[in-house]
Amino acid sequence: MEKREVLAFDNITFRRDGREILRGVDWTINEGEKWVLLGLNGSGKSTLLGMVPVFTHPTSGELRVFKKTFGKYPWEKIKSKVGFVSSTMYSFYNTLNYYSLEEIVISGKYSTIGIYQDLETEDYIIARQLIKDFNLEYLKDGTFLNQSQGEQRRTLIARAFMNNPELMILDEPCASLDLKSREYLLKTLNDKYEKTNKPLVYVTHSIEEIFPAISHVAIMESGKIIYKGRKEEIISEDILSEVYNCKIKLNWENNRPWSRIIW
Ligand SMILES: Nc1ncnc2c1ncn2[C@@H]1O[C@H](COP(=O)(O)OP(=O)(O)OP(=O)(O)O)[C@@H](O)[C@H]1O
Repeated sequence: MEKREVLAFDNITFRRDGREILRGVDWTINEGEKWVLLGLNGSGKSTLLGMVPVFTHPTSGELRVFKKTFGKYPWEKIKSKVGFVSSTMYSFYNTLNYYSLEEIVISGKYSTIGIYQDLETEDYIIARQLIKDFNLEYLKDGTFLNQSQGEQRRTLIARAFMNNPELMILDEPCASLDLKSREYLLKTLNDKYEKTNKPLVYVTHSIEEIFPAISHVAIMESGKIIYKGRKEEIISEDILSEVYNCKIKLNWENNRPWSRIIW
């Protein structure tokens, strides 16, 4: 049976100030696939994924989401079906400062902030469940401004799930999370993605964040995807040692890889 395409980058390039930041990216994500995107600092991961919510436009190539081509379809309709959390959204996050946890999570229903018409009892039930799922209940009386960076990150991820998006993109969700919060978030995401056919794109620098429900891995280097495929094929000592240009040892435990550098 042919898989349904959800997100496709076809020969995408991005040039800025005379520099080629993306150099012909080809990558397709199908229904049911949960991808991790790895890559060195500055390889172009955030630039590439930021094209989905239109933080940047491709210089050339074709971007398709739900089989609709960017530039040939009203993109607001697409954006409302995509959950996106990235630290590149600082200016938006500042607008949340004086809202409560529940207000922020529930605002994810319309991907807006400060609009609360058309909310139903069911919405509050969903928001409260997400607050529970992401272990945020202890923050219910405070505002976003008073949350730590890691707590803000988890609040935004809970918000992104509020409208049950068809595609979720999480750009370094575990950045600034302590060890226990990281493991809790990974477990929550694993529980969610083990049970759904909805696709995920998860950007990280840490091999051990490749939780069991992740099915595929792509690796970016200098503006290109240099490896992509099922995680068991891509997460190998040979490939990682080549990409990071050092000797890497891997250990798989309960379908999760752990890595260390051999000096
Ligand atoms: N709008 C822009 N103008 C100029 N340069 C840019 C712009 N956006 C990104 N870059 C440059 O493009 C390159 C890729 O950046 P990007 O943030 O996409 O990398 P990344 O793989 O997400 O990195 P990291 O792992 O550090 O988050 C970097 O060298 C960055 O400085």
